[in-house]
Amino acid sequence: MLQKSKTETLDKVITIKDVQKSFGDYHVLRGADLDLYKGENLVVLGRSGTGKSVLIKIISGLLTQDSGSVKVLGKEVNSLTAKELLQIRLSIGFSFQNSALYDSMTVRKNLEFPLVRNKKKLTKAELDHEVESVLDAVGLSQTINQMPSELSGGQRKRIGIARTLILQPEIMLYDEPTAGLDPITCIEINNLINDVQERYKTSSIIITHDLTCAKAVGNRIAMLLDGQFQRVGTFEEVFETTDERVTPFFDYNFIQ
Ligand SMILES: Nc1ncnc2c1ncn2[C@@H]1O[C@H](COP(=O)(O)OP(=O)(O)OP(=O)(O)O)[C@@H](O)[C@H]1O
Repeated sequence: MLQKSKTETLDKVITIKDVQKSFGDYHVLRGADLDLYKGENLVVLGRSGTGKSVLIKIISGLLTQDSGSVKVLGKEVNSLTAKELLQIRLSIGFSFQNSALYDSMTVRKNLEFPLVRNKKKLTKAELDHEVESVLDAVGLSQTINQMPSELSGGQRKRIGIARTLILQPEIMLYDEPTAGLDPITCIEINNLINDVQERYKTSSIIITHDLTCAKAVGNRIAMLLDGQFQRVGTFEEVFETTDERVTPFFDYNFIQ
């Protein structure tokens, strides 16, 4: 696993500087600073409604910040043309809780779909190769001809991640990857997130409320408190505090 000290010499793939975002009188982001380094898994923690999804939407150009700078792969997101924005979005893989599979398609067809839509010139043999390779990466080669309804929740989650990975994104954004899964399946998903980092060399932001997941996958943890990333560091560094905005997360997850 990447050590924190090593990140300081790595390239930054996302740079967020002094970002402010309000909705009416509600100031969600109040000068948020955050870097995602090349190759790292960065876990973002924060209470419900603190602005984690808003931040992801700003990174992907779905929302615009009121002030501050957001650079993805060296480019200022809010000054991109529509075509450039599309290009950047193709470099980002979104693994969202609600990114459901198409129920009427087999696993193979579900995985072919983004390829056919985005890389139109692939031959049948190339398509087969890409699908088989990504299924192997998520450990579900045997499900290729199954329908989503025949898969377990954990398997569906893995196929959803495979469908994102098939476009070989440089950056992965995981939104609550273990939500609603049993503890053993959670461990499998955590292992998969680490395997993806290793095999695809992705740089990832993982939003989660699950501290076991955060500890298992995060090279660094960033906690959003009152609109800013006030605690950033290794898991131990972030939770070595008596700050009452932070300790309940730990106490709840690890039942001291
Ligand atoms: N388009 C919008 N218009 C108005 N308010 C919004 C909009 N998008 C988000 N908000 C508000 O911004 C705040 C932050 O929302 P956000 O969805 O980012 O929270 P979150 O940290 O992702 O929460 P959760 O952990 O529950 O997913 C909320 O109070 C939400 O109501």
